[in-house]
Formats: sequence, C-alpha cells, structure tokens
Amino acid sequence: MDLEELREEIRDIDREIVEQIAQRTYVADSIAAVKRERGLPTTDESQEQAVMERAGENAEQFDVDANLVKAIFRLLIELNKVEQRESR
Ligand SMILES: O=C(O)C(=O)C[C@]1(C(=O)O)C=C[C@@H](O)C=C1
Repeated sequence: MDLEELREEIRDIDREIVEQIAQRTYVADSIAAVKRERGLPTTDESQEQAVMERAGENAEQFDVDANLVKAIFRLLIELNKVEQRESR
C-alpha cells in the first residue's frame, strides 16, 4: 500500500468517527428530553463513571492506550452535556 492509499483510509475512518460522534450527540438530545420530562439533572456522575470504565475496557480489548481513550470520552461526555444544556 502506498502513502496516499493509507491516508485515504484514514480520511474515511475520520469521517466515520465524526458520524459516530454526531449519532452519540443525537442520542444525548433524546436523553435530554427524557430528563426534562422526569425533572432529572443533566449530569449523572454514576453513568459517567460507567461510560469511562467501559471506554477503558474497550481500549484494552483493542490494545490502545486506555488513558488516551478515556480522555477522548471525557470530551465526548462534555460535548453531550453542552448539547443537553442548550436543548433545555
Ligand atoms: O446517560 C446520560 O444520562 C447522558 O446524559 C449521557 C452522558 C454521556 O455522554 O455518556 C452525558 C452526561 C451524563 O452526565 C452522563 C452520560
């Protein structure tokens, strides 16, 4: 494989990552609606902990750095919270 082909592969993966982030954010919008109905706060610490733990486990399974993957998930959670607060 040459460099251009490999970069094309990365470009496609990058697009898929952004698509998945968008989907995660859309689900967060639905969660925001349920929380609004039930009078629940935006932040759920125990759920965040579960998400972070799962991220670490998945990282280990795929042999990537768990701390870096967790840092990405921390940002994804923050993104959702901004989105949820804006839709309230
Ligand atoms: O599961 C929820 O309640 C969500 O709002 C989603 C989410 C997440 O991004 O994973 C975001 C904020 C909460 O504090 C916990 C988890």
